[in-house]
Amino acid sequence: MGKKQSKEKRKEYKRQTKKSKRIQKQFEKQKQKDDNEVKILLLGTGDSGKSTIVKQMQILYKGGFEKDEIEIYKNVIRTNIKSYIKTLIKACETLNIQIDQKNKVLAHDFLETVRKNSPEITEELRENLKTLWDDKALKEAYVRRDEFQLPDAAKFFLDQIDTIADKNFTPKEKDILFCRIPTVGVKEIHFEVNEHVWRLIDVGGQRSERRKWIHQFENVNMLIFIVAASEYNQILYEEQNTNRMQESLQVFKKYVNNEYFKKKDLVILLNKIDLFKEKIEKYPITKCFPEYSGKNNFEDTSKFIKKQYLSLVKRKKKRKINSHFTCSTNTDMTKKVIESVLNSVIKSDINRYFM
Ligand SMILES: Nc1nc2c(ncn2[C@@H]2O[C@H](COP(=O)(O)OP(=O)(O)OP(=O)(O)O)[C@@H](O)[C@H]2O)c(=O)[nH]1
Ligand SMILES: [Mg+2]
Repeated sequence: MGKKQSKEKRKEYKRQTKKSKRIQKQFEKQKQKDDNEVKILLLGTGDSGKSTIVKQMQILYKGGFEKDEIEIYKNVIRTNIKSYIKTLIKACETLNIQIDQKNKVLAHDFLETVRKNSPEITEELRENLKTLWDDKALKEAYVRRDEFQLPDAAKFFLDQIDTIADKNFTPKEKDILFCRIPTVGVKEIHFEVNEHVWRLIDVGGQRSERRKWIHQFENVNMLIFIVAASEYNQILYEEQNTNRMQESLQVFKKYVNNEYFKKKDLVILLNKIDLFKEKIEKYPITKCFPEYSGKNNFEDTSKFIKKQYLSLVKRKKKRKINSHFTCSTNTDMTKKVIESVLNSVIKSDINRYFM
């Protein structure tokens, strides 16, 4: 009886030892995984390009987009081109730009009858979209788009109405990069580069979304703040009296100096540099910075804008700050910038990030 009991005990002991070894192994595995994981938080006001960076990561490190995602983008693109034309017709009315006499009834009917949220494009609708986009008045309104709200990508899509209306239309990567779906809540992407798992957290940048940001502040290893450099002469979508870049500067000041990030490395991405270059010679930055007295060229204005952001960072000497000019719809350029950002994390003694 005694022998039997001690045999049972030994068996039980072995079982327990095996179990605890297994748990220990699992724990070590998890710890190793956590130690190799770097959390990067993307912040910036709405429309600055945060989700476009995440899409680029999906293209570069995750093999692109799934079928069902592509289907969603297809429907959004088809719905959007109709809303762009509606916005342009309404802008012609408010800016007092005369639509060609022969297209007036068509424009009026378009506003009245075309359904807002449907991706369907019939033959007739396709012809009407093309006729209206060809109208000089809508083109003139497009040139004056900084006076109302029209997404940056409108022309990119309106210039390919035939392709988009085709029943076999499948968006290409470039179409998906240009397709805007404002982020609601939080999106996260994990990818592996240089033996580390990177967790990139994307949040919604519009005012109503910003109160959700705080839930993402724990254990952030690096903060990337994105600015749409081209928005210096645009008004805020959420409030018609506020300049977009002034809003971005305020948000930047508030968050980069927040308790959670005050010692963290910071990367500033001055994005939409393609659009910035296009408009800088035509529209002075004094609209946003009345005190600016320098030349109206890319070199001087981009330097000035960068300085405005940097001047708002407190305890500059205690943290590493990098900035880059980017065009996040350009895959090659984004790859270079992101890899340089990731390398800088690794080089600057990875252990520091887990203290
Ligand atoms: N031309 C150009 N367009 C860009 C660039 N970066 C982003 N865009 C476009 O700008 C629009 C907004 O980009 P998003 O990435 O959705 O912006 P976001 O910061 O995620 O916006 P929220 O989710 O509202 O906070 C999309 O249509 C993009 O294609 C750029 O560098 N150049
Ligand atoms: Mg987004």
